[in-house]
Amino acid sequence: MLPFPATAPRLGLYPVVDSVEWIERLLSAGVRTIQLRIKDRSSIDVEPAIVAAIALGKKYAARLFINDYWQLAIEHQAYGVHLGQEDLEVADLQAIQQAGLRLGISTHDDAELDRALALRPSYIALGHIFPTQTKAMPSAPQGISELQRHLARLGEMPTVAIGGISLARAPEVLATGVGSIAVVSAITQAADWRLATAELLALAEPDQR
Ligand SMILES: Cc1ncc(COP(=O)(O)OP(=O)(O)O)c(N)n1
Ligand SMILES: Cc1nc(C(=O)O)sc1CCOP(=O)(O)O
Ligand SMILES: [Mg+2]
Repeated sequence: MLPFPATAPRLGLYPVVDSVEWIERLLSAGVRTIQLRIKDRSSIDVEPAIVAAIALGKKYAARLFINDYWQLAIEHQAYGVHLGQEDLEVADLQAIQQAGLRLGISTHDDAELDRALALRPSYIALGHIFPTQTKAMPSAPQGISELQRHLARLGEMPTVAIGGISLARAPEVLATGVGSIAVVSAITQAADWRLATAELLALAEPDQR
């Protein structure tokens, strides 16, 4: 399989959010890697949000990944798509690649990592690092040492850590050398989302500030 198009070697802070309102807020706050993750809605329902999010991504020259809805991402020329292991069973990977979209893939153990690497994606996500309230997970948290072990075999592949990453835990995750931290609740449930975003950006993208 040919490789998917490259993304940035280090994706930095990567908020994962469920609305166009959050996309706009965070892009205007300086975020440059972001995901629209709307779950369990029909394609017809979700299409306007996907179109608006992609337009905002282009306006801010951001790396906007669409979770799950890969056909709409192709149709509206998103920067990229994020797929999990179950999504890989049904997605047309060749169509995503031929349309020039970047591909990120979730992994949770060695077997999933083997499968993801064989597909030569644009980045690989490693989760969940810590317990999370945001999504019911069938496996146990991997923790920092498993994250380190996985990173050791990933070489130049861009990497993303996800799951339970709070502002307090971000430094130990970033100390592993992972290229990006993906967060939901650390921003969307923060008492002050602007402050949380600014602090996470400063930790994850110190050279940009
Ligand atoms: C950056 C990032 N990593 C992992 C996921 C999880 O994707 P998936 O396993 O497909 O689960 P859903 O998000 O679709 O519930 C992600 N979305 N983003
Ligand atoms: C959507 C998602 N995927 C995960 C994975 O491990 O694949 S963990 C997760 C939720 C992350 O939310 P929070 O930052 O609030 O813990
Ligand atoms: Mg998915």
